[in-house]
Amino acid sequence: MSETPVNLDELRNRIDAIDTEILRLISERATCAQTVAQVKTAEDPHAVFYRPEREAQVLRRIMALNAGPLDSEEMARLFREIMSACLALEQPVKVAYLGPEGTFTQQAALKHFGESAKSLPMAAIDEVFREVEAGAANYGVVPVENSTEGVVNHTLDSFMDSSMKISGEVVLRIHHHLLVSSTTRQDKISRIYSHPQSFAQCRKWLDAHYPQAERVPVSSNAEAARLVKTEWHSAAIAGDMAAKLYGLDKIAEKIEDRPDNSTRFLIIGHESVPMSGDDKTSLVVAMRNQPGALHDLLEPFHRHQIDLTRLETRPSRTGAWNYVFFIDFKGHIDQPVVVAMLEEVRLRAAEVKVLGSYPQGVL
Ligand SMILES: O=C(O)C(=O)C[C@]1(C(=O)O)C=C[C@@H](O)C=C1
Repeated sequence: MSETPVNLDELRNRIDAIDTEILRLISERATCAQTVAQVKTAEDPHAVFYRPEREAQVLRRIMALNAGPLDSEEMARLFREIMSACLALEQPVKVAYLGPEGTFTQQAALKHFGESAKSLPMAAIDEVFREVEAGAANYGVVPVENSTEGVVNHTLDSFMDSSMKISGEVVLRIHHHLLVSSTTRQDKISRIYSHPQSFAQCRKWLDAHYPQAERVPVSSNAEAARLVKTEWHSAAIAGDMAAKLYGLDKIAEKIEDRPDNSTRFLIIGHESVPMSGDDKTSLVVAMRNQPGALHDLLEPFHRHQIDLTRLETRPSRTGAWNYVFFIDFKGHIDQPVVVAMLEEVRLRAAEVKVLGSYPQGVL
């Protein structure tokens, strides 16, 4: 082993040499990805370049191999960006998300696809679905549930009417901050803007610190941040992306009432995703209104020892059945045990729609 250099010049020379090597290796990797693209195109002229199951495997492997000193999530984030750049060389990916710019959904899109994907803000969840359905974007990102506030009904409803498949999930820790502009009189804050969900997630903190301020609900956190730019007596509750986008200062950080506050987002697209080795499946099941319907539906999951991770009920809008259940479980539809279980569920339900099998969120 070479001796550890001790002076700054020597250390910097060593870093330069390491960077040269990293540069060479990243370029070699990128060239390899270009060849992968040629192989995919030769096999199928309509080849799909983005492969979520492979990306999940690459990131999991890096996390398992990592021995520090950087922590595994940090290391995986670096590889996330390398893969994002490699994929952009194969085919630039367009991702529609629930906007405007600066929302947590944009942050989730970046976390999942990396900085090299082109992200397109949409004004509403059903617009994200439409954009992907029409082919104007390759993939979409929509919020589906928050650990404090529960399910995002618009997203579940959009799935009922859509042929879109779920190709991935991202879980984001949600940190809210109280933001002001450089002209805000901090001792005179009389109005606070935010999205209703964010108000709900910071309720106790607001009651304790700003009981008198008017709480004004707006369509997104980013919109709240935009409004504050021009009002000297107002503040906004929003996240880091919105703060950065509008150049606001954080006067209180991480003001969410629950420290584990997180939101789960789904990635939607046209393709089915092969097994990654650690997958989840989402279903919509319509049941007839009869006693014991829910028990009948869940019994095959229990018998086949399939791990349910979420069960949501939504009122049916067709009138044909009374219950519609959204079910997430661990496993992939290509696994024999899942095939067997689903066959039984189909016999008991009025309708079963598989929304997709996809890798469990890695980062
Ligand atoms: O393995 C592939 O199919 C690739 O295209 C390579 C690669 C990568 O950079 O590792 C790039 C994009 C895909 O989404 C998955 C992986």
